[in-house]
Amino acid sequence: MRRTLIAGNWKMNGSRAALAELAGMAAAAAEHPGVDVVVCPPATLIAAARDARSDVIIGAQDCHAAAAGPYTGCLSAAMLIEAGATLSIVGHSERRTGQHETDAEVRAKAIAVMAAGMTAIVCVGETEAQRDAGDAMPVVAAQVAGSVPDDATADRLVVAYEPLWAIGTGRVPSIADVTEMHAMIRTRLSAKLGAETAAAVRILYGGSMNAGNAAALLAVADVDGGLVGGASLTADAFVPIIRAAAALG
Ligand SMILES: O=C[C@H](O)COP(=O)(O)O
Repeated sequence: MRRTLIAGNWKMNGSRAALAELAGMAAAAAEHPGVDVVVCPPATLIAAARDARSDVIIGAQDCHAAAAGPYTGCLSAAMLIEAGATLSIVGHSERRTGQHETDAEVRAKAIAVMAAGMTAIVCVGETEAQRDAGDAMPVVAAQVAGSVPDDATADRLVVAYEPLWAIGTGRVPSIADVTEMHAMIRTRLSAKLGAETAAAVRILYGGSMNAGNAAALLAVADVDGGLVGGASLTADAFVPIIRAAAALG
């Protein structure tokens, strides 16, 4: 019922030359039509990525909540759509931390993304200190409550659980912890959006997903895909994750 979604977030990496990697990713996407393959390059590459490949879904890494105005350096949903994006990540922990984005701001961004007709990937996740203190579940529950728009629909919303301590570190939570967290997120989505919508929303795992651990992570009941950073930069690293997702059906 929920199509698996494997999204690559290139973060502040990549160049026009890096777009050559899309060829291998697109071939894997074509080979495995049951998997939605997304690449979110830096905004400067969205249009070129769109022109290079029509078989990979191109997304943005952030979107401003306003339609236009005095927001130097920011991009609106309409601008991202014009460039070729059909979805946008919002509330990535690197923006929550680096740009001090709050749940309210993330929610406003998600609303703007959805209103423009794109899909929002809303990111949530706890710090290592919060997990060590036993607060991972309430922290993430509060982020879901505060960041997900109340009227989100399953075709416009994806949630990504990314424990901050797993991002770029090579560390991943235990399968039991991922299972517990994703189930909790779906329960919270059900309370907010209703059971039917919540059952259809895709919840991605992110944080050091790679060819070696993807199959185990993607096999978790409420893990509907991955948000992949470092391992999405090359086809050699990303394609095995797409294949692992496809193998799980
Ligand atoms: O957006 C992607 C996540 O932050 C995961 O990054 P990573 O796969 O490099 O740990």
